[in-house]
Amino acid sequence: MSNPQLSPSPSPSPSPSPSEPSPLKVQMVPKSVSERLLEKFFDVSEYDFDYRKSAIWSPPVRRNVFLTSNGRIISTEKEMLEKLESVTRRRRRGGCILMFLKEICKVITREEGVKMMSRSYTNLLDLAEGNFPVMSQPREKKRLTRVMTVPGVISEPDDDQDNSVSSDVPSSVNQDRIIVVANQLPVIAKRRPDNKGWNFSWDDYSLLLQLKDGLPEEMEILYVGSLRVDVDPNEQDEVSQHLLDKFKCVPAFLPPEIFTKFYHGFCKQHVWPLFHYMLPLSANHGGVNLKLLAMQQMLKQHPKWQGRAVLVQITNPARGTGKDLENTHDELKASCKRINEAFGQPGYEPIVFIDRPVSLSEKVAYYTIAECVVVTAVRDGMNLTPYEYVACRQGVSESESSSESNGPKKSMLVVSEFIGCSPSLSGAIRVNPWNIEATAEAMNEAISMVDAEKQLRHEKHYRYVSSHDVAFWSRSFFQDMERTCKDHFRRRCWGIGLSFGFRVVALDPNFRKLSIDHMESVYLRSKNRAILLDYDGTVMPQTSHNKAPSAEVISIINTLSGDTKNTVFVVSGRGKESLDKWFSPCKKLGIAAEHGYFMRWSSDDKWEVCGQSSEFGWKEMAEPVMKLYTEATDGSSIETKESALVWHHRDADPSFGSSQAKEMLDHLESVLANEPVTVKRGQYIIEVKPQGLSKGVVAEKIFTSMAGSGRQADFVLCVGDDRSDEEMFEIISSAISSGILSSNTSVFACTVGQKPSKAKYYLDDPAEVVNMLQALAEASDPGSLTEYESDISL
Ligand SMILES: O=P(O)(O)OC[C@H]1O[C@H](O[C@H]2O[C@H](CO)[C@@H](O)[C@H](O)[C@H]2O)[C@H](O)[C@@H](O)[C@@H]1O
Repeated sequence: MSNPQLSPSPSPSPSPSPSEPSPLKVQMVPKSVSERLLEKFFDVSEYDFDYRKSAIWSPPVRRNVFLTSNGRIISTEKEMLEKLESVTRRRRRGGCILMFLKEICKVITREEGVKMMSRSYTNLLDLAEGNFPVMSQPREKKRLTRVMTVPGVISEPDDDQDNSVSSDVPSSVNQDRIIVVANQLPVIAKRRPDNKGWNFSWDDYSLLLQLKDGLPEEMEILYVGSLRVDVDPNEQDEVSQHLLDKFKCVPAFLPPEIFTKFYHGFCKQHVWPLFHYMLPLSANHGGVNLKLLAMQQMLKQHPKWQGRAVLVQITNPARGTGKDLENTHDELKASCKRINEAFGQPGYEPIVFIDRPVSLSEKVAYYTIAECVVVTAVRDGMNLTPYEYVACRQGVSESESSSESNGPKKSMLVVSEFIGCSPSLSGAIRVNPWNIEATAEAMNEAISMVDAEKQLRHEKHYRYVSSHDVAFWSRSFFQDMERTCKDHFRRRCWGIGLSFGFRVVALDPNFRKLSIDHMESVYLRSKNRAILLDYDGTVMPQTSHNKAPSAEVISIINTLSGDTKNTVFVVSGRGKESLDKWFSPCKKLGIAAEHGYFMRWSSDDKWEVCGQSSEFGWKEMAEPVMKLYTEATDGSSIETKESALVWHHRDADPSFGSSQAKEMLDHLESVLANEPVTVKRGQYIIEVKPQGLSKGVVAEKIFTSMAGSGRQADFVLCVGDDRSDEEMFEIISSAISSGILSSNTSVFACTVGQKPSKAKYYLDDPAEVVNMLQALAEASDPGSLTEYESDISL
């Protein structure tokens, strides 16, 4: 099958033959993305459609177009006409343009891989651009484009109004706007009592509504989402317009069956479990059975609570559906029954199971009297229950705060370590909910705690909850977004990699290839040069099996370091023994090994040990974790360095190794959270090293020492390929502002490979790095080399 081909036509568009219907010129329709595609592929400069009069087509095609449709090639304009007419017959009134464009898009999509834009998507773009009706023009009100109506072909554009924005759009639409797209709009819809139309009001409890408290006052907020009610298609235009005018809301009308598929199907059964690494069943099994079992265990272990402790389990009605959920629900009921039968007494049931919808006020009432809240979810996004509970307990008046005493405000939380809010609640007792005994003990500890302790914990919780509200979240989200987008339009985006490895990277427009000629001329003019070279991936290809430097590299580095104007350092994560052995011929070379844990200024100098870190007890915690992953990941291994532990997965299966590495990084970070170490990713490695060790610190030491001895660097060349090298690049600007480098210093920070980097320059690979160094070596002064050194230099 051939691809669509375009070839210029020698003649202008032909007139219709007498047997063909004569064209009727009608209004221009606004250009949608599909139309722009049409233009692009057909070179159409005007449309001669009459879509109201069953689409008579005057061939606007100025080129011969060859399309493949249903396996057939349409090669002539006549065939095109027939195609259009057949399309039109399938839908006599309206929509023919859309249908036709859809056909074309389908063809283009199949053949060219061009994605067909959905209407919702283009409408969203329109909204972002401000293309929606303006309230201050009531008489010229334009119809709001529907985001979605009924399934099937959308019969637009079928009226006289286009949806384009005219040039006289009032300035109000040029203000900053944020579009909040959510499942449900923050409005409550109620049918009018006379059944004629709808009444709408804000849903004051909706978090979406509260978001605005954190956003700048002048920011316009537009909400896009569905309504909780089914609006008849005949009413949708009016409702859309009303919601936009009065509430700045754009409804997406989802027919119930689509809503069910999207929400209960795609969202709850696929996306949610996928993002939470769970099977749907295990998640629900959300907010419950583990907790009941823990309660049972607590009553058994601590009989003093029998007859006194009550667990009120509010189970929100499941948002999903299906047999699995029904079974889970039955299982929960059975557990409650079993526990109540085992420990219940006349007038006392240890479990109160509430599985009906509970109103907010009822929930608040329960929170207010609860001594403790237990959240044992094994995964969640952001469970707000603990926050709501703390806020309710703060609101309790002193006389209500305890049935036993009129003490101060208190709250106790037992929370799963796996839930999103767990790290933020420092006064909570954290548990692994799968460990039923530990959860039972935590529950006992929580309710047995002395009041003073409960009060202290409550104060901590409340301080956090009251300062980290929805407004705080939206403000920080907005700030992050602004920061991220700041340079967005300046940056160039590139697609790199293939298939699952495909990524889009944004590069600064100033990021460019290092010009060796330019650098060489600056090199020749300078007097005090600092040259900092990473090893692996920079002068040594990552793919090389023999990791020792070649004779060529040794010779170049030897020549560079032999020039008295130069201070040359190899700055590497590698251990000192190998670097010492490999670079033994380079007597004047400085070496920073293990990211600067060891430093030596020349082979005559002693190794200096970085003073900050002499405590390595953490290795005993990190090593077992690494061993666990090594056993589970074929091809991986552990490297023990004097200051660090490294887990290598270069020889493991690439995708498994990389996902294990991510998992291990998280694992190590949590295990070592209180240790003076950092856990970093490198090229196929996860490395744990002491805090304060970095190549950035090494660079700073070198620049400081040079400046201190009256030889402030006027030329800096810093080359590296890895994340650890970014720390060197980063330190350069602060070195200039702190004065250890001068603003006149010529800086050549260069990364290896085109990728986002703090470096301004790149070279493509280690071979180019070596060529560049060779050029500098040739421009160097060999005068100071010893006889032996001169012999081995090129
Ligand atoms: O700072 P560098 O010179 O880039 O060194 C960083 C790490 O180098 C070594 O690991 C690298 O080489 C391994 C092969 O020898 C390779 O398997 C791994 O993927 C590379 O990252 C060294 O073993 C690490 O300790 C260094 O941190």
